[in-house]
Amino acid sequence: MIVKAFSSSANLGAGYDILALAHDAFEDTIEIYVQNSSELDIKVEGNGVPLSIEKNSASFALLELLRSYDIKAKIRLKIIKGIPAGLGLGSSGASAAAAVYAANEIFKLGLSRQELVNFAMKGEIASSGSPHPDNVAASLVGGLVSVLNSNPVKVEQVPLNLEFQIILIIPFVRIEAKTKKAREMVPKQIDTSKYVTNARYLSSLLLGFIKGDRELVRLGLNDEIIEKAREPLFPHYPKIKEISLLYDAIGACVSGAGPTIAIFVDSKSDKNKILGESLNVCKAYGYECTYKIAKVSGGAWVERRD
Ligand SMILES: Nc1ncnc2c1ncn2[C@@H]1O[C@H](COP(=O)(O)OP(=O)(O)O)[C@@H](O)[C@H]1O
Ligand SMILES: N[C@@H](CCOP(=O)(O)O)C(=O)O
Repeated sequence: MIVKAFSSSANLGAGYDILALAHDAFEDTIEIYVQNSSELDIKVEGNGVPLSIEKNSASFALLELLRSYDIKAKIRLKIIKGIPAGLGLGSSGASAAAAVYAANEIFKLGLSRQELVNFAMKGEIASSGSPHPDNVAASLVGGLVSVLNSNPVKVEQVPLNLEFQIILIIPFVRIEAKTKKAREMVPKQIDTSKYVTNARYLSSLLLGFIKGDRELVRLGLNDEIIEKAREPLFPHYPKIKEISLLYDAIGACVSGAGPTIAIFVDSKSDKNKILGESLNVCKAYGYECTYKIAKVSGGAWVERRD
């Protein structure tokens, strides 16, 4: 069986560990081959990803799912990475999402996409040390998702009534265990005033997407806590955000834990100026940088059943 899952941008300003948006910028492919066996045995194949079961987000999530159903089988898990890892594009999450989606189909477990999030998120322990559910939820469910509860995980899709594309500015800045490090930078305590400001941003962002109100999204795509704490990881962000707003983007935020920057644009935005000047910022920092212009995508899907 061949299953694919798209990349995602998590957090979206004040939605740390809550919001994530699936987009068609990149996709991972999982090929899974199963033989009968009295034992559970998983073999990981692939390039550019850990091949140890405990260190690969896809196999770690798959192991969790199969163990919880006491499934015994000999499994070959081939991961064909299309989503560059460590750049804030939900790469580890997409693999985990595709792997559990495939197992659900092959072993006819009958779990919903939302229920599969509980298992896929475990894969993020392998990649970042913590089971953050946002990226995997977007890659499984599709669209814009909000994580409403953590244990058990409850995920809902947010209705999107606003037309937009996402310009992803992708600096090839490789930081070992980037998301793990970024999560350690998150403050353990915050001022109530900052919490209230961020809650207002999140409220405005969600209302903007649901009502199709561009100005509410623009107001909401901000964050006073996480992005600020993590700024040393992406010094290029403030200038790119300034340029985006200058040329009438809807808004801009850090994609996940970065370094990728997600810029929301529509017909009112001067996309060429935004893209050109943002890439110049990357160059000024000495980064090799690429970009993608993406749109919102669906969740994981079966490419081939045999
Ligand atoms: N299947 C996988 N796909 C991508 N990265 C993986 C996978 N399994 C483990 N990893 C590890 O996870 C890290 C990338 O994940 P993360 O730091 O969360 O960044 P991102 O999700 O932005 O790609 C890398 O260190 C990579 O080796
Ligand atoms: N909520 C997480 C999201 C990490 O996204 P990634 O694409 O950078 O892995 C966090 O901010 O830690």
